[in-house]
Amino acid sequence: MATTAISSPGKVLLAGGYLVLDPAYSGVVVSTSARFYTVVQDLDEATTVARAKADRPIEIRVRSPQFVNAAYTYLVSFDVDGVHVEQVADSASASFTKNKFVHLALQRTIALAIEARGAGTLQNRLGYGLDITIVGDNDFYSQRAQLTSRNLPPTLASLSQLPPFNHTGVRLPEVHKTGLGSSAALITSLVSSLLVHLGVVARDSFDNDAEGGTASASEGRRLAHNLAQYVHCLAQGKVGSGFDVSAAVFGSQLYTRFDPVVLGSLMKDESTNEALLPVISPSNTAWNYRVEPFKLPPLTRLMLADVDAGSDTPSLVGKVLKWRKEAATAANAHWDALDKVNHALSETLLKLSEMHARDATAYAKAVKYLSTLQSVQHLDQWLAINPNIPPATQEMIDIFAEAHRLSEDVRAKMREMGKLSGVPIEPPEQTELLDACMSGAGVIGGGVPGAGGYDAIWLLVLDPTNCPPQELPSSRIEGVWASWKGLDVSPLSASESVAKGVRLETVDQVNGLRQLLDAPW
Ligand SMILES: Nc1ncnc2c1ncn2[C@@H]1O[C@H](COP(=O)(O)OP(=O)(O)OP(=O)(O)O)[C@@H](O)[C@H]1O
Ligand SMILES: C[C@@](O)(CCOP(=O)(O)O)CC(=O)O
Repeated sequence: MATTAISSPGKVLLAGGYLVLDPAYSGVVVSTSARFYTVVQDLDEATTVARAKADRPIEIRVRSPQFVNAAYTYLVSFDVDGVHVEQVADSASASFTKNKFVHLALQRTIALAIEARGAGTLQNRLGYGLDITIVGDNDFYSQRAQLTSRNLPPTLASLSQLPPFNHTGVRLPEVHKTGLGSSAALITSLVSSLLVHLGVVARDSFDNDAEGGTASASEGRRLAHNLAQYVHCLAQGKVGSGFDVSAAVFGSQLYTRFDPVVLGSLMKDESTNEALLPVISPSNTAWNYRVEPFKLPPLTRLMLADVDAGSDTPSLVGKVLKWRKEAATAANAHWDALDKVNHALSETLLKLSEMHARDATAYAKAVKYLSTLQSVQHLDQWLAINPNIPPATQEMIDIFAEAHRLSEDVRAKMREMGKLSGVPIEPPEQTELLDACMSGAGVIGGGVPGAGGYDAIWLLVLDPTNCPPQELPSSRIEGVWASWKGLDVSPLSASESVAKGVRLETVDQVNGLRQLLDAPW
């Protein structure tokens, strides 16, 4: 009974919101330690024998055990037109709920697998069916209600007390998402696990960590990317920038979008019979997205908080793009200026990693020193030459100061864009919160991720070694969030993903996963 478990990370767009929709610009994307997991299992022998005896069709059962009423059953049939994946009522209930994302992922991946391996081989591989379990780390869904019901304050310590893959207590459409890109991570893990399980890509396709961007990525990883982008676009009914799927596949990166033309013919009709492989194949040069390596510097920690006010991202995007069209000259000048700062920020952060590689001791000293400054708000304090600081450490302090300045410049330009377009990209309530976080020791940068609004904030804080926990900059930030009155701020436990992008998992090494798999359907 073969099992395939695959995970893929969520995302945070630190810089490049809106701009990344245009291939002339790029986005700085960090993938998160919060991941989606898909486990595909062959049926056990007893079920296979029973289904064979009853001459049952191929049946794929999918469940999302964190939700009420989230089990879906599909029948798979083959004819001259290709493959049909049709949802049927679950045996336990007369009715069924639909999940377009899951349905299209199954349908399109099996269709592509037939093209790659032939209908006969695939039919054999599917046998009488598959069982699929999908779960997302707690950070993808707001845990406020769970914490309240346990009488726990919204802190990182409280979050660590919740069971892994905690039941949300609601149906999928009612869940409060946190903006980490649940649908992109879900589609990527589901599509990738099926590609591996059905033998379309090798199990070791996701071994190399794709740190060098697309150039060093395996063909299997690139195929999974193209297919996940296609399915995600189809399910969302539009071709977005795709940075979320790209982060789920390749990990943290500087992302430049692909031309939507590549998906043109396939986007017209959800149940198209058109051959997928010629379009989806990594050898199709129309896939012109660019993934350049990016990672956060050592001894820093990404902190994320969900802000319970919420914004309607599509309407923010609509208004900003309308402004860009109407005030093209001013808007384009603003986008160029913002893009320059976004690039400078990512380069400066990468330079810190280089500095660490060159001299880890001096780097650690710089981090320690900066963490002890009472306030890093004033650049002069960051830059003040202290005769006791060796020049190598001072040089690194200067680069941290530059990252701080650039991050503040990104914020200023995002606020300006908001003002010009009449959109609350960094609304005053968020400015107040971010300023309070930035004004204390050890914060390199911060802002509103992605499209901005009232949804969330990110901060990059120093994380020195050998420091008492209560003196860590992250502890101070937690204090600011816990006592904040203007907005309801709830921390997420995710930081940057150590592994790059989509990866193969061993079920027993993922805390809490075995228990969910062993639970009855
Ligand atoms: N655990 C899950 N199991 C099955 N499907 C899921 C799961 N989580 C999310 N989905 C699918 O993803 C859809 C949500 O996609 P949508 O594009 O609205 O969110 P999103 O933009 O990715 O949200 P966010 O970035 O806040 O996580 C759901 O309607 C559902 O079809
Ligand atoms: C505004 C936009 O550039 C970013 C939206 O990001 P987020 O979902 O708010 O993280 C849209 C997109 O890139 O799809």
